[in-house]
Amino acid sequence: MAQGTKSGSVPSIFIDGESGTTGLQIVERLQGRADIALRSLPPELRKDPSAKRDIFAEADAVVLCLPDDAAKEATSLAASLGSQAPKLLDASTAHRVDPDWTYGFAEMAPGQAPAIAASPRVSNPGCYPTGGIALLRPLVEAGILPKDFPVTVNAVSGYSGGGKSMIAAYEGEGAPSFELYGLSLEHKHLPELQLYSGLSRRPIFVPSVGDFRQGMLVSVPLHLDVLPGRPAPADLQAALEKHYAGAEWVRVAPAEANGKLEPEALNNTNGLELRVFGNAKRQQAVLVARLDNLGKGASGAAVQNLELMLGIGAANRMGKAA
Ligand SMILES: NC(=O)C1=CN([C@@H]2O[C@H](COP(=O)(O)OP(=O)(O)OC[C@H]3O[C@@H](n4cnc5c(N)ncnc54)[C@H](OP(=O)(O)O)[C@@H]3O)[C@@H](O)[C@H]2O)C=CC1
Ligand SMILES: CC(=O)N[C@@H](CCC(=O)OP(=O)(O)O)C(=O)O
Repeated sequence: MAQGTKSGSVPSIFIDGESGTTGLQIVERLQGRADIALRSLPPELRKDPSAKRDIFAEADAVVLCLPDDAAKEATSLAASLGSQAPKLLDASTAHRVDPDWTYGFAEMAPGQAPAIAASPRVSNPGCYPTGGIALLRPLVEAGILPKDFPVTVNAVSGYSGGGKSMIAAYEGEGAPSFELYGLSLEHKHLPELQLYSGLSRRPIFVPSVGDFRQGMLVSVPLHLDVLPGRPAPADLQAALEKHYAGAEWVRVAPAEANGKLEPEALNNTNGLELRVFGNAKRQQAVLVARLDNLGKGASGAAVQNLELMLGIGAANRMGKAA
């Protein structure tokens, strides 16, 4: 049963930025559902403040799929509606470490799904932090990884991660087939990656983009012999398995025997797979997360959060298997 709606028997949702990469994917995932009413603005009015104000006032929830500045403006617009303000789910980077917002990673900690369900303002995690936090936080919480450990996170994304402009560049002429970036070590995902992983020392983050549309791998190399108690790869695997036991969309999988992993296997799903590739003899391990940057890294997580916020669909599962 849906929570109280402003009008109608099912909650209404408006996606601000519905024609962008993330917005379109959320529309696709929600279209045809009988337990929500999806609202839309005519294309010529999608940036019109007055039209937006009217549709915000009618909606039970608004998903912001906008650049950061536009997401902040939309948040002010919602706030100006007072008691008629819709619940907000922000897919941008604008509010992810803002204490007034709830971080929308339901499986991150036992209380997170209920916190999302109760919150009027939820920020959808970045695609890379989804993988990095999923790997690191359980190990920090288990005391395997000290908070101040010098962590490095490497990652590769499909080019849809850069939105409409990067898609146009990669599907046009002259784009590189692979590129490291973020080498100024100031990538916009670092604050949320550090905060929600529970690290006191800023990690080094080296993202890259390849000539494939969507899909992502996030990896963390670790020297096990300098960790307290010198854990074996199996200890890391056990800590991850314990944390995600029963989770519906997060799976701790066995490492591939051939020592290889490709990034596209979870495309168009809300799945997140975690693996520990280890060499006990060398006392080394590489943790790897695989996800769809547009799925669990964006639109899949957005739908999961909306269900929690509106009390619909799989909401009662609270991030765990039914
Ligand atoms: N792509 C990805 O993998 C992920 C993206 N995100 C985040 O989601 C947000 C959207 O990204 P993405 O979908 O990739 O970006 P896109 O560039 O593909 O889409 C952004 C959309 O927002 C529209 N827009 C811009 N300003 C306004 C406004 N004031 N009012 C209404 N619409 C507006 C744009 O229209 P126009 O082009 O006409 O300006 C465009 O359609 C960003 O904050 C991004 O960081 C989050 C997770 C993953
Ligand atoms: C390949 C690529 O350019 N990726 C984007 C991140 C995509 C994403 O998830 O960004 P937000 O969720 O924070 O908007 C980047 O590195 O800026």
